[in-house]
Amino acid sequence: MSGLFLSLEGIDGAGKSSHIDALEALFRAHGRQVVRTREPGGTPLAETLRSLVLDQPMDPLTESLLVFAARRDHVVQVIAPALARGDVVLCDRFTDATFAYQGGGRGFDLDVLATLERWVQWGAAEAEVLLQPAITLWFDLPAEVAAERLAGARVPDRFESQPLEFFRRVAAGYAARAAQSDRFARIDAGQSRDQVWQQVLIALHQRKLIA
Ligand SMILES: Nc1ncnc2c1ncn2[C@@H]1O[C@H](COP(=O)(O)OP(=O)(O)O)[C@@H](O)[C@H]1O
Ligand SMILES: Cc1cn([C@H]2C[C@H](O)[C@@H](COP(=O)(O)OP(=O)(O)O)O2)c(=O)[nH]c1=O
Repeated sequence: MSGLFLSLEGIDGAGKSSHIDALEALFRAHGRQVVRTREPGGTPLAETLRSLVLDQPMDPLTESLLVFAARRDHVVQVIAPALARGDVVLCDRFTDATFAYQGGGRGFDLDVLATLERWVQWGAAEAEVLLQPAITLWFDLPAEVAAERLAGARVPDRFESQPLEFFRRVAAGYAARAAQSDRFARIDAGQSRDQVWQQVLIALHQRKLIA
């Protein structure tokens, strides 16, 4: 069986994490091995880089280089081997988050990000192919609603403590990226948890990723 790379994306508080357990259970019920992981992170080195990115002040190029360095280690050590084994990789954020947060949120140069994306992902799992998720579940939610959901829910990190305007730009960054590729399945994350989950199931059925 061939591997399946699935990513979850959306602004902080959109509700991604609330559905990862159920997604893992769903694929396991279909007899698949599942590797559940996240970015930045997923390896010891990448988790160390994650804590720097989430805690230390730095300029947008440094931030972009660190998330792509973490991604390279993650892809080489975890994602590519899992896909080669035929596993399902459930990844909480991938490169679309860099385009949305560093590109949209920070206003960093999208051409530089696209160059780093090629360096890190080109040929990483399959020769002459840019490694990307087969499907990206994009939890789309207005920044105001996400902020209300997050208020008091957890201690904010360097991104979560950004003003609403930052998350409006991140949301616009996701929308722009999604407009460029049909691997995005837009999920209206403003609905109830049950309704959101139903949309996830429909997206997976439509793409024939589950029976
Ligand atoms: N559909 C929903 N309706 C209302 N609240 C939700 C919904 N989905 C998640 N939440 C709540 O919103 C907050 C953020 O959800 P979470 O899954 O942690 O988001 P993310 O992982 O995208 O940052 C949590 O407190 C969660 O319980
Ligand atoms: C993958 C990635 C994440 N981020 C940010 C988005 C999030 O605010 C933060 C961590 O993501 P996340 O794991 O969703 O945070 P949490 O565990 O608090 O739900 O890193 C970037 O800025 N660029 C990236 O490339």
